[in-house]
Formats: sequence, C-alpha cells, structure tokens
Amino acid sequence: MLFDLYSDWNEKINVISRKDIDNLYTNHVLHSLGIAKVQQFMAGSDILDVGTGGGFPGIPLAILFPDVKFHLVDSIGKKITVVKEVSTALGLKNVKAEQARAEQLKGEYDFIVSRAVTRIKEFHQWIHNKTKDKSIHERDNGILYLKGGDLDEELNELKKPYQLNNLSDYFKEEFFETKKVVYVPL
Ligand SMILES: C[S@@+](CC[C@H](N)C(=O)[O-])C[C@H]1O[C@@H](n2cnc3c(N)ncnc32)[C@H](O)[C@@H]1O
Repeated sequence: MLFDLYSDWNEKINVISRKDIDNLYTNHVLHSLGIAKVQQFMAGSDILDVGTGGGFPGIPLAILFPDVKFHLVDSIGKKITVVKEVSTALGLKNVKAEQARAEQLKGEYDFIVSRAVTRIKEFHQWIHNKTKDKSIHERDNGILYLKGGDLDEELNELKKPYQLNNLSDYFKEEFFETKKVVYVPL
C-alpha cells in the first residue's frame, strides 16, 4: 500500500530519490520508526515534523501512533501535496500537513522530529521555543533528530546537552550501521 502510493506520487513529484524507491521500507519507513525505538509517544501528545518532504519521519510514526497528533510541515508546497494525498489515501486522522517554514511556526509540541533538513545547531535555533513547558513523558520535551555518519563536528557546534541513540542496537540491516537518533532536551 505505502509502496504503491509513494511509487505513484514519486513519478509526479520527487520526494524520494528515484533510485531509492525500492528501499522505501528499510531506508525510509523503518528508519522513521527508529524514533519510536527511542521514544514512545503518549496518547494525546503533539509532535511536529519539520521539513517532512514526502512525510518522513511523520507518516510512518503517525501510522504507528494513531492517538498522537502529528503536524507535518515543509516549506515546499508540492511536497505537502504528496503528504496530504498519502495521508488521505491511508485514512490517517491524526495528521495535519501544512506548507510553512519552521522558523515561522507558532504552536507548541511535546517532541519535534526531523530527518535530513539542516545542521542540528541551526535546527535548534529554528525550533527551540516550540516545545510545551510541561512534559507528559519520562524524558523532557525536545528534539528527536535522525542523523547518520560522523556527527562529532555538528554536535560540538551545538553546545547543548544531547543524547545519542544507535539504531544499530535495534535493526540488523547494514543501512542502520551508522544511523542515530539524536535527542536534544529543550
Ligand atoms: C532532504 S529533504 C528531507 C525530507 C524528509 N525529512 C526525508 O527525510 O525524507 C529536506 C526538506 O526540508 C525542507 N526544509 C528546508 N528548510 C526548511 C524550513 N526552514 N522549514 C520547513 N521545511 C524546510 C525542504 O523543503 C525539504 O523538503
């Protein structure tokens, strides 16, 4: 179902690199769900996905957590068109997709998730004031960012506390060897 939807939409509006569409489930769906290995979202919580592109990590997480509200934003309207179409076709009632720049958003969230949008320092500057004061989860509200490769320089320039979670602890596929979820409390 997801594969057919994304293959069709990807023909019209490129949201996943064309050579990567065959790896949709591992490289995009499972990778997105890696966030859930690190943090289970409580029913009623609010999650923002910044720079969602075609809906990653937001759509797989919204499928997994039907009682959690997901706000998926991207600055490019046609990407949001894909997210809305996919979300409607899947019958997801917990997804709001909107064309917006992260810096201009007004809402408050429990967690802010993202993948492949910008360096963590800049990301932090965009959204540091967008979490709710009170946490309903065990950990503080904050950022859960999917990152890969060598992160030392990027994390050094952040100059904030963070926690690294290796997705290779949860998934055996080679793709996850260097993949991490970076948690930054806000
Ligand atoms: C490389 S894509 C990643 C898309 C998706 N997160 C994924 O992993 O498949 C980066 C996305 O971030 C969006 N973006 C970049 N800066 C943004 C901003 N300031 N606010 C909202 N979206 C932004 C771009 O339009 C683009 O769709």
